[in-house]
Amino acid sequence: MTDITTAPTHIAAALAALAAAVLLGLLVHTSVRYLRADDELRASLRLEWRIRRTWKRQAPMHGLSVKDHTPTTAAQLATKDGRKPEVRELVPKIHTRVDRTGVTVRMRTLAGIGLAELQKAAPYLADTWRCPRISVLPDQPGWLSLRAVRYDPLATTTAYRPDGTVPKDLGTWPVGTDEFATAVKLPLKQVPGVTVAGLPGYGKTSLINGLICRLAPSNAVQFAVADGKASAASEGDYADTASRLFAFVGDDLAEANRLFHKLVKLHRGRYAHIRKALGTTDFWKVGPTPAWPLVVLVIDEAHTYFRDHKGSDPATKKLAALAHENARLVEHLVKKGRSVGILVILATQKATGDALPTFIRDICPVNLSFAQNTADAAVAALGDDIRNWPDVSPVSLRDPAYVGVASMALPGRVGFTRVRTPYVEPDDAARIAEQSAHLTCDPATLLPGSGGPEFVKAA
Ligand SMILES: Nc1ncnc2c1ncn2[C@@H]1O[C@H](COP(=O)(O)OP(=O)(O)OP(=O)(O)O)[C@@H](O)[C@H]1O
Repeated sequence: MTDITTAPTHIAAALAALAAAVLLGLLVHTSVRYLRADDELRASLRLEWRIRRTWKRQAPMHGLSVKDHTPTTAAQLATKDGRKPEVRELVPKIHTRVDRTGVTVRMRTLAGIGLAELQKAAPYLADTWRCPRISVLPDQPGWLSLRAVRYDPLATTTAYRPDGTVPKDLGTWPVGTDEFATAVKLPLKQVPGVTVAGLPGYGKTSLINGLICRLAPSNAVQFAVADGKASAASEGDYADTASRLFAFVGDDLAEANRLFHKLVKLHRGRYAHIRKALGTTDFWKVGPTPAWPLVVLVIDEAHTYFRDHKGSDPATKKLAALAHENARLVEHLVKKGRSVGILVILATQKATGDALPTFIRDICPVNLSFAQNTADAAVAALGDDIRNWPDVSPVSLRDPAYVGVASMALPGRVGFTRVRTPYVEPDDAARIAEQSAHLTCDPATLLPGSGGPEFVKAA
């Protein structure tokens, strides 16, 4: 029979043994995890411990705590008569997850401690935790996500070596990887226009060449390029892919005008025939086909074609009239081209209204920007909301380490994401263009009644 006077001692001993067993289990689990990890993961695990160990102390120092003046019922009962219950200091709860690059911390929001407060504290937390970078993202309602990296994964160059296979999905663009090393895709399906902005030499053209290389092996895509930096297809950034372009114009405004007119005519022709040819008035319901390909018009150094020319001499007046008309024609293509399978990609250094007319820029739903010099240029490229996300602003990308990194808004994600785009070697671009040159076809020749090229007739 158990002696009831010794029972509490036994229970306490059993509880202590249980607690010791749990602690031992945790210790073994942690040690095994650490020992089995590689060097990178071990370093991240040490960072995770540092964060967890110091959070309660550090959070209030960084303004991430609130004082709760309302005593809990238990505090009221425990407080002796005549004394006031102590004011409680609440620190947000955190959960951590570790990977080889760093630690993701999910933080519970508290009254008065939300996104703005965490964004403000982020650089100081980065110093405390000895991380080169911390970025803050909204998570589920009531939670924020904080990414603390030991080194910035975006500062490492990546490469894309196109293998010439036909992409399975022509409606998305695998544009690169974010700082969680997650693949990022941009939509092309149902998209009328994409803008790519950024300081010279930060990767705009390489990104577009990468897209051409991905799509070129498909005979359901045709490309036209207007490059404001070159005078002929044999020179400039698109010389390597020239054989895969059904049209190319350089910096000549009149030539560009002819190309834009031709494409507006293509839009009208397609519009007149689409229902009969595709059985629908929405190209993307059927998707690109060799007989009705997606037409990608790239306008690089777009400001060349649209900027205002001031002067009263006849030559300047002519240029001004051409630039004005070019803007109207491209507006037509962006406004009306999507449903018949025309996509316009506009690249420019600064997406301000003088370089890219706002009536074109503001109807392009996909916008990305490499480095920018000023907050105003970042706003012109990505919209006003980028002011609320200073840690991912293109202004913070002004560093040679970030050549090839662009900020963009992604469907389904709040705020903006920095994405490392892979570099495409010009030789690889040339190889793909050469292999797929036989697929090049002027889409106007595919319209019903135009005669059509041999390969479509034979198909
Ligand atoms: N994704 C990338 N990763 C690493 N380096 C890159 C990347 N893209 C471009 N670069 C480097 O930057 C150089 C300039 O790239 P690119 O011509 O694409 O820039 P740009 O923004 O189009 O410049 P510009 O406005 O002068 O045409 C390339 O020659 C290459 O060395």
